[in-house]
Amino acid sequence: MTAFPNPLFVALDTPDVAEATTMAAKVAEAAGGVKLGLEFFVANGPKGVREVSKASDDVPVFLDLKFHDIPNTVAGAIRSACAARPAIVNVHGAGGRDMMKAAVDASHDGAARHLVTRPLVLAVTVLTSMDQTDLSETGVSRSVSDQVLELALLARECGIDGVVCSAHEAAMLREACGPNFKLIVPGVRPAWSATNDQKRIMTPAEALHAGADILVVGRPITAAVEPTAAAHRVAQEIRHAQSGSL
Ligand SMILES: O=C(O)c1cc(=O)[nH]c(=O)n1[C@@H]1O[C@H](COP(=O)(O)O)[C@@H](O)[C@H]1O
Repeated sequence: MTAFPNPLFVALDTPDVAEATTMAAKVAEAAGGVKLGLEFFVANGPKGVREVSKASDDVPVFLDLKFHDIPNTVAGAIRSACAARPAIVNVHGAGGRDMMKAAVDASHDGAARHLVTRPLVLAVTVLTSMDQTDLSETGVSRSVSDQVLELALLARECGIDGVVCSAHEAAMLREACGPNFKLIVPGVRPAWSATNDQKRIMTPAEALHAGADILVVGRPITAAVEPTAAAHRVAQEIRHAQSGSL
């Protein structure tokens, strides 16, 4: 399975290839990868993704398109996404068993068809922008952590490589899903940054201690006055947490 020695992935949420490429270069030394999502992909497609990655020495890309559709459609989308050579792709766990199994199968097909390494397929559990009230309003009456656990266990049964969750659920999932199940954690906020629209947040050090494999950090770095300095500051916090000095 692909290993990510540097767990910091910087979210480049922009519709602009030049801006994404410039930001990727600014954070290249500090980050282990970048995340490109819907705002970027809808504007630029797989070619734009390749452009950004190639400009930064084939930096690993988490292609965050959060597919949620019937199994056949999601499978086709995953096969097509492989053309962009992502290291990681994702689907919504709430899409269910058949959809998640189809996504995993399609990641093998797509990788073979495009002659690329198979991307890890992750399942999004409960978005980090949602709290208990938001979840209840969607008709789910169980607690956020119970819902995250249920979806993660289902995802693991389907052969999914890991989940996107908040750091608040990371320790529970590490215990329930074992050491090889990837835990990708957005909603990471250093003590010095703004919360924005995120609700279930933790600092980089707290998230790593809770068991996160990858930390997705966007605006605290990309909206900083000095993005390079901000990325290095987060990377330093990560190194301190990894060495046990934080
Ligand atoms: O799948 C994701 O990456 C994701 C899942 C989730 O639950 N919460 C979440 O914030 N994200 C993404 O992670 C990034 C977080 O960005 P910042 O809030 O700017 O750090 C955004 O690009 C979101 O789309």
